[in-house]
Amino acid sequence: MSSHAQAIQTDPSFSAAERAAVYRAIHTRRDVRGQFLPDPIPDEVLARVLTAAHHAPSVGFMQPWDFVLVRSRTVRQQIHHDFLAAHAEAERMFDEGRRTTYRNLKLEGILEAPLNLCVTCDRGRNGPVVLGRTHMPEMDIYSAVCAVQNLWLAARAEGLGVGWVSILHPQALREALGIPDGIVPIAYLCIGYVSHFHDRPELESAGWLKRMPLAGLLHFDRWQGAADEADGGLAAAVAQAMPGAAPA
Ligand SMILES: Cc1cc2c(cc1C)N(C[C@H](O)[C@H](O)[C@H](O)COP(=O)(O)O)c1[nH]c(=O)[nH]c(=O)c1N2
Repeated sequence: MSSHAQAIQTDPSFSAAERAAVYRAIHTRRDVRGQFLPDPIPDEVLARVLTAAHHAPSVGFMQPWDFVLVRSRTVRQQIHHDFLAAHAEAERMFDEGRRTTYRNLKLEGILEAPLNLCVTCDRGRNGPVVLGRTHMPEMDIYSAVCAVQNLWLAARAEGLGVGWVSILHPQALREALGIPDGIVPIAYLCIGYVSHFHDRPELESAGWLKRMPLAGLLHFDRWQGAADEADGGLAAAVAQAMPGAAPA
């Protein structure tokens, strides 16, 4: 056996229950802002969720992320203060019709959640030339976002809510958390156990936007490409697919 021999997964399939669990995590994950409980997150649970994040795909296996765990109330108060400033600025960017709706949306749980977490991206990690990033330099950022998504789904499976707060000046975040140059804040997350998860995105319930029909977002071969008969079958299947329904 060469030193590069690959171990293999001998059973590539998931059982129906395993598939159902994966789809359930995906379809019941929510952005949580207002239902946090103060209960602390046990270290072993947090360790599992962070490990899930760390096992995300990354360009060239670059693993550009770091995780800043923010437990200090003083630091969270600073971030909350920064949020309020950005929130007030944001409000003025919407037209008058939406401004009141925007103002009344709950868009963060910085002080209520027992833990805040900043996922960052080290743009220089593993040297200046990274496999797969040679022509699309932003791929390191996208990799860090994959870590966020893994974390979000694992958290849901653990019964933990996660809320992403992006109404923040990156520089304010950088200063509040002492993030060095060359490291980019990607996601500021509020994490904790919750009283409940909403069924639907809160922005949908609030009438802000609706989930778009997936069938209308499919393109065949080219952007303007027309569906042929085989594609029509997929479009029909997609239109009928129920979120959360696991294949038998
Ligand atoms: C990159 C990014 C950034 C943000 C978000 C998400 C993502 C992906 N979302 C959450 C967003 O509103 C939410 O995901 C959608 O409304 C869909 O709802 P569910 O996540 O399915 O509950 C979000 N929510 C919020 O209340 N304040 C925020 O600042 C942000 N920022």
